[in-house]
Amino acid sequence: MGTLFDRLKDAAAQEWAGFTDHRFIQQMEDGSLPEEAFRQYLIQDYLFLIQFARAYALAAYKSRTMADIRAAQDGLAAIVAETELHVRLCEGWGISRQALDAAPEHETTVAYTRYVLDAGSSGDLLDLHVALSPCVVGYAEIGRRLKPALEQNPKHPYGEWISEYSGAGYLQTAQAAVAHIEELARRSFTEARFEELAQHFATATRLEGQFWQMGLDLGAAD
Ligand SMILES: Cc1ncc(CO)c(N)n1
Repeated sequence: MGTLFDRLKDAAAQEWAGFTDHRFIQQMEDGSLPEEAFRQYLIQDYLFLIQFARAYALAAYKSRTMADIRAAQDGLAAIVAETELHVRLCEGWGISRQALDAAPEHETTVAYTRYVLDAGSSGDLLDLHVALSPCVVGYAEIGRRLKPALEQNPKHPYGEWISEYSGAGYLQTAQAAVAHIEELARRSFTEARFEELAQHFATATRLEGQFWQMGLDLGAAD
């Protein structure tokens, strides 16, 4: 029997492909993604990260050991550091930090983030970290896929983004997230929990795909 994470990913294979091989990613890879789609995505992603930071804070609150608190702290720190990319790129377009904080959340952003927060509020740490995991693990996978495109073209239009998610630091955050899920599983996973955990994982993964689609749709509007 594989690790819990591998089982969850296998059970959501279709959703996983819809997320990591979305048209948004294909267009980012070949550089054909309209800049407006990327910009709209990035603004929503900043708002998304605010809510995901709250989710890692919830993980700290739900922890009973220092090791779990430290894992939550590391996740929270990684999210806060990630927003610097968003702030920097948006400043380049003349969008200030204040404007970012005041931007309205799209319903797709609301759906995904509040789903994860609710899975965590109503469940335990394993529920919460499983619902959080497609985010960090998926982006590390996407980063690895897009890395060659940046190596071939150092002036790639989405080079800074690719660099962030293909970097060693991000990969390490993703590996730590998987290792932490396995540790939580050793403590509290039972086979009776699998279906519910698989639901959380598949739903979060499907909402990741919808997040890319939101970027394409907003970038194509009027
Ligand atoms: C929607 C989304 N998923 C995952 C990540 C990775 O942290 C992100 N920044 N945004």
